[in-house]
Amino acid sequence: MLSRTTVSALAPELRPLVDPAELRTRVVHFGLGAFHRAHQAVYTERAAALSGEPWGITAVAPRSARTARALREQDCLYSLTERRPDGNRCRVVGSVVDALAMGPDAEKVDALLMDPAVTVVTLTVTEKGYQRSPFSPVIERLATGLAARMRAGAPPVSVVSCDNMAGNGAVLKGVLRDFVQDCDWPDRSVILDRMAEAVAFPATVVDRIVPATSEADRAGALDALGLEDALPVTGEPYRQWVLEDSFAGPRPPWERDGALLVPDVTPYQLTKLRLLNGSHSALACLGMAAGLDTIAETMASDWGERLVRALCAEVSPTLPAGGPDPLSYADDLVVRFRNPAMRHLLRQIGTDGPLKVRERWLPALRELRGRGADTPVLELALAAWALPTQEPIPALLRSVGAADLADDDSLTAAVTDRLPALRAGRIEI
Ligand SMILES: NC(=O)c1ccc[n+]([C@@H]2O[C@H](COP(=O)([O-])OP(=O)(O)OC[C@H]3O[C@@H](n4cnc5c(N)ncnc54)[C@H](O)[C@@H]3O)[C@@H](O)[C@H]2O)c1
Ligand SMILES: O=P(O)(O)OC[C@@H](O)[C@@H](O)[C@H](O)[C@H](O)CO
Repeated sequence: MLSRTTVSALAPELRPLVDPAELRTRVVHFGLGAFHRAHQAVYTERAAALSGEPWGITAVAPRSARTARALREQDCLYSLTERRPDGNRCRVVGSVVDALAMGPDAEKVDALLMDPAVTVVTLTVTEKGYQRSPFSPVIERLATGLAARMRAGAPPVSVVSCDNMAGNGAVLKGVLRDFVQDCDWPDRSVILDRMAEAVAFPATVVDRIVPATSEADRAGALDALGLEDALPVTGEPYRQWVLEDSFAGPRPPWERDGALLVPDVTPYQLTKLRLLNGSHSALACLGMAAGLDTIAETMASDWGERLVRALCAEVSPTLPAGGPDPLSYADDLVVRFRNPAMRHLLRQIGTDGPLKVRERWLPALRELRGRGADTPVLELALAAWALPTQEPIPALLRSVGAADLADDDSLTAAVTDRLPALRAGRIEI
């Protein structure tokens, strides 16, 4: 089994870039999913290796004590396999130094959130992790820990949402403040004032396609390492991290590993959400309607690439200036989505449809309709999303909080008109 002892016998190219024994917990991460392990943990590892600063991560599993235990059993080491069209590259990542289960280990989590050495908290808890009614347990734990930190007068901290949402920093700040406002702590207004001064919520754009780990991935890791790894991750070679340069205190020098620190992430955020995630969700809905399984398979159909390019062209006029060039972005997407080494399941991307559609399609659709522009590709995507629900389009749009679009008769008629062809398995772009 993978461990600090067994890893030292691996070939040098398979070993971590850092010795975890030399790291300290300076980052607390909520959400011990695949994405964190293939993205922020990788940037943090390289930042520590290149700077010599001991930036280690304690990862907190919000729901699964089993995941935290499994990671601890292998000394928090795990492998990352880059799936390249020309072959796989596997190596062990060493930046996670401890793993906790949020419920059972709540005291330890709170102690870390108060620790002056911890100056960064990151999150990958899906859109659901930010919900208000009721408040998600992650929000409760984080607010409680931050309040204790404020009471203790510990140094400022930056809390960084790494989930796919527009304005993710502001969303997180808003929900945490609402939680504090709603609770019965007698000192809640003092806490809110201190948080306003001592807690920063930089917005971020995170990008790397990381499919859920499969049994085949576990077997692949065993093959590459000669050691069992219960928690391997796989991902595409591409990765990007754009962060708002508004941290409240020390942070890992992620820019040493290529992260961009910018005054405003909005153009990058909207480009990514509307072009990449928007196309991803459209490919997922239409691909499933056509009986396909993966993104690469859907891209190999005679309409996959056309769908991506047409959606990007339709939505690009809504993007603010200052972000990536939409045409080259679409070219890159086609290459990334076509990667035959990746097995990204359409049904994984299709989960939590209502939450994703709200972020990925509706803001652009609203903006385009407001300008009187045609929106045939978004209409087709909406029809494919609606197909399995069998709900009338206006009702479906209302259920995702888009009453304005539900009242747009020409839109709902256009979407409804697309349904018969889809039912017959025809994708007409
Ligand atoms: N996988 C990717 O390609 C990718 C790329 C960019 C961004 N992201 C972001 O990262 C998030 C996590 O993706 P992943 O691939 O790690 O998924 P995952 O399923 O491997 O992990 C999801 C994590 O979110 C937590 N979670 C789920 N529901 C929750 C809830 N209701 N409250 C609190 N925590 C909850 C889980 O406990 C787990 O730690 C995505 O939702 C997305 O916002 C993922
Ligand atoms: O991770 P989700 O479930 O929010 O969305 C599925 C994909 O669209 C997403 O994970 C992309 O792969 C990712 O955003 C690429 O950076």
